[in-house]
Amino acid sequence: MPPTLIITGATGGDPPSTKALAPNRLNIYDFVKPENNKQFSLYILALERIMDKGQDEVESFFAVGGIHGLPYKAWNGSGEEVKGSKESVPWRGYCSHGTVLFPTFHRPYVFLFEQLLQAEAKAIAEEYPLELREAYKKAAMELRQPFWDWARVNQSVPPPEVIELEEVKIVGTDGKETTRKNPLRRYKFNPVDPSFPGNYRWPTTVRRPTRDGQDNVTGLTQILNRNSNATRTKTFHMLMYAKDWLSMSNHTPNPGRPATVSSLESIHDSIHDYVGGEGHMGNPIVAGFDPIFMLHHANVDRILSLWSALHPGLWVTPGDSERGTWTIPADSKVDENTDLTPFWNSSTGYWKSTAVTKAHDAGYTYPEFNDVDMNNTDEVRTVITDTVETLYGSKALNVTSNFPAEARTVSNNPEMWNWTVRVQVKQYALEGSSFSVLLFLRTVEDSYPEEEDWYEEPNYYIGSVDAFVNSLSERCANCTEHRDAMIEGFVHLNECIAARAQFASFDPSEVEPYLKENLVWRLQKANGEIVEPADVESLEVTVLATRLQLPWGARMPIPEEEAVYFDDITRGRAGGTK
Ligand SMILES: N[C@@H](Cc1ccc(O)cc1)C(=O)O
Repeated sequence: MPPTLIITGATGGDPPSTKALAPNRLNIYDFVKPENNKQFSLYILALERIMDKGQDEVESFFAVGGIHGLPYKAWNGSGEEVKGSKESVPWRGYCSHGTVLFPTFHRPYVFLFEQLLQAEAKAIAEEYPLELREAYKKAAMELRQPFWDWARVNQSVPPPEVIELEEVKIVGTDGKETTRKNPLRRYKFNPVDPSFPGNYRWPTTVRRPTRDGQDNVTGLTQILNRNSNATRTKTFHMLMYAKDWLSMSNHTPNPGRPATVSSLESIHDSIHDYVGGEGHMGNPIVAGFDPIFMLHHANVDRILSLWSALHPGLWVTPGDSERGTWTIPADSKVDENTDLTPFWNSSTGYWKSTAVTKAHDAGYTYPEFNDVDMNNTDEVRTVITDTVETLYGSKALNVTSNFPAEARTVSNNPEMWNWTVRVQVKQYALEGSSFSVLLFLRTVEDSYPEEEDWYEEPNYYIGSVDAFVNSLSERCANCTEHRDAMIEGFVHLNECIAARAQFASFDPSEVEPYLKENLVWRLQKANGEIVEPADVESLEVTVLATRLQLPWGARMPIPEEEAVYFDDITRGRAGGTK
C-alpha cells in the first residue's frame, strides 16, 4: 500500500550562523529560556495538537509513538505486503535494536516527528495577531526537536518543564501569555489501546511510577543524578574510543572484535530504564508514547553526529539482523542499503542508512556544528574533539590531569592505565523484565554499610549496565528463538578509583588487589527487586584495562589497541569471569 505521508524532515528556516547549514535542534535547557519563548510556545501548542489527533490517524502522536512497539499495527502503509509470507511470525513492530541499524533507524524516526511538529507550528503561527505573525512564522520555520543532553554536567536531570511542571507558561495565539497543561509531562491515552498488557494500562504515560501509578519525580531525579558521572564517562569513552561502526552502534557483544567501551545503544538503554522504571520508557513496546522519548532520541542522534565527526568515513557496516523486525527477516544480513521501514522517503521507497549520513541534509543540525566549515573534515574533527573534551572529557576520564605536567610537553610517551568493567548478560535473563546490573566500589577504609543500603550510598555506587527488555517477547517467535541473545556494556573506573583510594598511579600493582577486594555487583529488576548474581547464570562481570599514551602533540590520550584482561579480579565469584 502506498504511504499517505512521505518523510522529509523539517525544511527551511534560517540557520543560526553563517557557517551553519541548517536550523538547530536546541539543547532543552536553552529551548525553555525566555529568549526562545516563541519556539517553546509553538512546540507546546504543536505537541498538544498532535496529541489531540485520533489515535488511528497516521500523523497522530499515538500512531507515531506506536512505530516503536505496540499496538503492533502497520503504520503508513508499510509492511503489510510481507504479511502473507510471515504468517507464523506474530507482528513485532519496526524498531531495530541490537543491530548495526540501531543509530540510523532512529534518525528518520526523529525527523518524522520534527516534520509533524513543524507542520503544526507553521499553521499555528498563522493564527497569531498580525503584528506578531511574521516573527512566529519565522520561529516555526526554524523549529526543530530539542535534545536532552543526559551526559552533560548538571543536565543529567531534564529541566522542570519536562519532568515536573504540570503547567507551562507560553504566548498563546491571541498574543497573550497563557498557561497550558504541560504536554511534555505525559501523554494521555485516548483510549488506552486494547493491545497494552495489564501492567501498562495507566491512563497516561508514567515515569518511574510509584505503586499507585503516579510519576515519581523525586525517584527520577535521584536515579539520574546517581548515574550522571557514569553516563558522562561512558559517553566520552564511546565518542573517543569506539573505533568501528559495529561496536559503536549496538549492544550485542562481538566476540571476534571485543569492545572496551559502551555502544551508543547501551548508553541509550540505560537512560530508558532510568526514566521509565516500570513505566513506559522502560519497555520498548510502549516507550515511544512518552513525550520525553523524542528529547532522548534527539540526543542519541546528536551523539551519533559527534561520533561521526570524530571518526570521519565510518558509517553502517554489514551486520546480522538478529531477531529482525516486522519488515526485516530474522538472521538475515542488513547493511547501509537496508530499507529503514516504515520511513518512506518517496511514494515507492524508504530512507536508507546511506541517505542519513549528514543531519543537515535532513534539515537540522546541532549547536556544536554552528561555527565549523562542515566540508572541512579535519576542521570538524578538531573542533568537535575540543567540544567533546570540554563537555564530557578529562575531568570525567581523570586522565590528562593524572599525567605529570612535564609528560604532556615531552615526547617520552607517558602511559597510564584506564580501568573498565565489562558486563555481559542475557537480555532476557529476568524473563520479560528490564533490569540493571549495578556496580559498587567500596572505599578502602570504610566499614561496609548493610547490603540494602549500598545503592543509596553515594560513595559506593559507581554505575550500571541496563537491559531494556520487551515484556511481550514471548509473543514474538523471533524473540523466543533469540532468547539467548547477550547484551554488553561498560562502566569506567578511573574517576571512581581516584575518589576512593589514594594511589600514586593507576598501575595494576595497586589497582588490581584493590578491585579484587572492593568491586561488587548486584542485579535489580525494573520493579526494584534485588536479584542475586548467583541466580543469573549468564552474567559475566570482567575487569579490563587499556594503556593510554599521550604522545607529544596529541590532543587526547590514545589507548593501545589491545585491552589487558584482569580475569582474576572477578573470577570465582557469582557473576564473575567464567
Ligand atoms: N555526519 C555528521 C556530521 C558531520 C558533518 C561533516 C563532517 O565532516 C563530519 C561530521 C552527522 O551525522 O550529521
